[in-house]
Amino acid sequence: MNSQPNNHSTESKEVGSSSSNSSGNNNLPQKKILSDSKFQPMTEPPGALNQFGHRFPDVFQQKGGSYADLPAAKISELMKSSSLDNAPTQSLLSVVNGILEESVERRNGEIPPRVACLLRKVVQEIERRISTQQGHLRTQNNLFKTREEKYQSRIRVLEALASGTKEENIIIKEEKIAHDSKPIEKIVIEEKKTNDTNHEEKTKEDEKKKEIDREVIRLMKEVEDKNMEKKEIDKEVKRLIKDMEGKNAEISTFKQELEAMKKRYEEKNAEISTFKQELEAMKKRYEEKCSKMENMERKEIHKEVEGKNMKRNEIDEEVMRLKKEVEGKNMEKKEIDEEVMRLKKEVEGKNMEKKEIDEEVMRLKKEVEEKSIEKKEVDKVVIRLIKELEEKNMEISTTKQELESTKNRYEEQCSKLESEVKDAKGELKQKLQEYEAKMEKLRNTVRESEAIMESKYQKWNMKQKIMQKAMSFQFSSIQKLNLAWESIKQDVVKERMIYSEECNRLGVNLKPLVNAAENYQTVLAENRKIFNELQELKGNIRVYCRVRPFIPGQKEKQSIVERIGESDLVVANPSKLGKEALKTFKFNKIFGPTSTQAEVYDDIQAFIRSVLDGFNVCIFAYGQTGSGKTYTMSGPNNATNENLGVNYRALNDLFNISSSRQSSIVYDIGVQIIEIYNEQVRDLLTTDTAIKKYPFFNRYRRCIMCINFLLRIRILCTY
Ligand SMILES: Nc1ncnc2c1ncn2[C@@H]1O[C@H](COP(=O)(O)OP(=O)(O)OP(=O)(O)O)[C@@H](O)[C@H]1O
Repeated sequence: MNSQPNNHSTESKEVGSSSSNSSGNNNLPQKKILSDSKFQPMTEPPGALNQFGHRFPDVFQQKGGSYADLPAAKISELMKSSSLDNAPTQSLLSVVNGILEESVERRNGEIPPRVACLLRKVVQEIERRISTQQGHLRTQNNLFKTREEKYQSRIRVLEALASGTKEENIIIKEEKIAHDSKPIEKIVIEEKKTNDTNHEEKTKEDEKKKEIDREVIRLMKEVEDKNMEKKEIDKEVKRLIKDMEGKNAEISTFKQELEAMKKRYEEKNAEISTFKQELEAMKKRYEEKCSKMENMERKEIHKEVEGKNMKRNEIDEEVMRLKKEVEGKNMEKKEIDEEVMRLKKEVEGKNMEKKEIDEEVMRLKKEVEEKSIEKKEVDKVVIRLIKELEEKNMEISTTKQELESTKNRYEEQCSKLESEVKDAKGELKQKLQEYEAKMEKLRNTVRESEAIMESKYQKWNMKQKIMQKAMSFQFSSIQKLNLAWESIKQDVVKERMIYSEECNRLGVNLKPLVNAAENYQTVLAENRKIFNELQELKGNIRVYCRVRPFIPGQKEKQSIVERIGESDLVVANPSKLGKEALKTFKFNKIFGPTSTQAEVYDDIQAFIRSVLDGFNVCIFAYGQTGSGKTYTMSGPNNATNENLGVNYRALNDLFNISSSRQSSIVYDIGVQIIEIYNEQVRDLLTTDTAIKKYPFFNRYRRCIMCINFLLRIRILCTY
């Protein structure tokens, strides 16, 4: 305690002497003074290191102790204001000392110009620092003087107070005599100083406390504002939830209406399907009756039935029309079903959106709750801080004597609290910003969802109107259909009555016909038998002669045929004369050059019918080359209906008769075509060349009558 004022007094003196002895005569006292000086840190640079990381004189010392040997660059670098500013005063003094010593000891008082410049600069820097130091000391002295005057005035007051008793005055005088005036001043200054510092510390603490209180009040206000905002947000969320519930209620009512409409529509569909089933059953019954009627092969019945068929066709057409209408209705129903499904999907999508919004609202609620929890925590922290502050205040009030230590701890705690408060403030600000951003986002989403819901609601209204229109149209069409169905039903009932009456009448009329039909087969068999007997009577083997006309382009148009009769032919032999030249040939029938293919076949046609009654028939043409065998049997190339040959006509007749008898007999018609040439049988239908030819006679020179290895092709028509 006592050493400090002594240092102050000596310091001012020594500094004064050092400035007067700036020529550098006494280095050691300067070092001591500067190192002990209280004001040294004010003038000394904070770094005390040059830009090379060394202390200022170390640069010189590393270079072998000669300033004259220093390079110009280094000296210019040292002379820079930054280097000089950064160099400690002690180093500068040592540099000055070193240069002067070097010049005196080594160079006989001579200083190189570069080093002289450096010396000048260093001395100027030292002078500058001393002058600033002097200024500081002057101000300090002034302060001390003012304080001394104050203390002296106080002392005078104290002396006046203390002058009550002589003894005390004597003691004071003695004490005054015993003690130097300076120690008294020192004590007074110390007391005043401690009082001043305590007062300053108190004011500082009060200010800090007030600041903390203000900060706490401000935080409390912010928290209250946040609570208000939170309440408003809660209200907004509740309002949105209510709106959503209202929308949901509307959607559910609309869905119920849709379900009811769908049910009504399904009921109508069920009615239509039952009607359809009844129609189908009636149609089946009608078709069964018709098929029964069709089975009767009587033309008269057919005629009568045709009328019925006409009516039936009309009914069928009506049924088809109704079916089409029903199909149309079904299509419309499907479309409506699809629309309903689509609407359902949309409702599901809306529900999903609603769920998402609900989830968002729940998430935001959770966030709000979290924020409130955080806020509570912050409140707790603030309360804790307030409590700590109060405790600290208590401690400050109780521990005034240990002010220094408490002050340090208090300052540390204050700084900690400040940092915590700052952090909390920053966090609060950040949270507030985040919260505001989220709120803004939520508001935007709510606005968007409201807009979407509004548009969807309008769309739903439009769709509802369309659906109502469609449903009303459907109802009207169903009513029309019902009316049509009723009228058709009445018509069908009437028709059924008429039909049953006619069926009864037909049954009465059919009885003799049924009896006749029962005898039909026996009559038919008898007829066949009589027909074939007639053919036999006509002759089983018949020989016809056909005289072909001259072929166009044939040169000599001379014929040996003298006369062509009904059944005899006179041929003239040109080698003989008179009656011997003429020779008469008899045939079953003779066809002249003008005879047609149809006339030739007319006589053969009866045999073809016998084939289908189970008789074997053989028709073959015989004659010399070019006599017209192929023409008669097959017809010319590219034959028309007029000049078709016997084979084609016979096959056509076979097909006609078989089709007319198909209800009772099914015929299988096939062809085999062979050529017999040079006692060789050739299959003209087969494409297999290996088995193309067969011998006509067996090894016993007997004709092979049954050629069962030939290829047989089943045919259904001739074209
Ligand atoms: N009734 C007819 N009317 C018109 N032309 C006929 C008649 N008969 C045959 N011809 C013609 O006479 C020619 C010879 O007839 P076709 O080929 O039928 O004789 P072919 O007896 O079958 O001869 P081949 O034994 O050589 O086969 C053919 O050009 C044919 O058109």
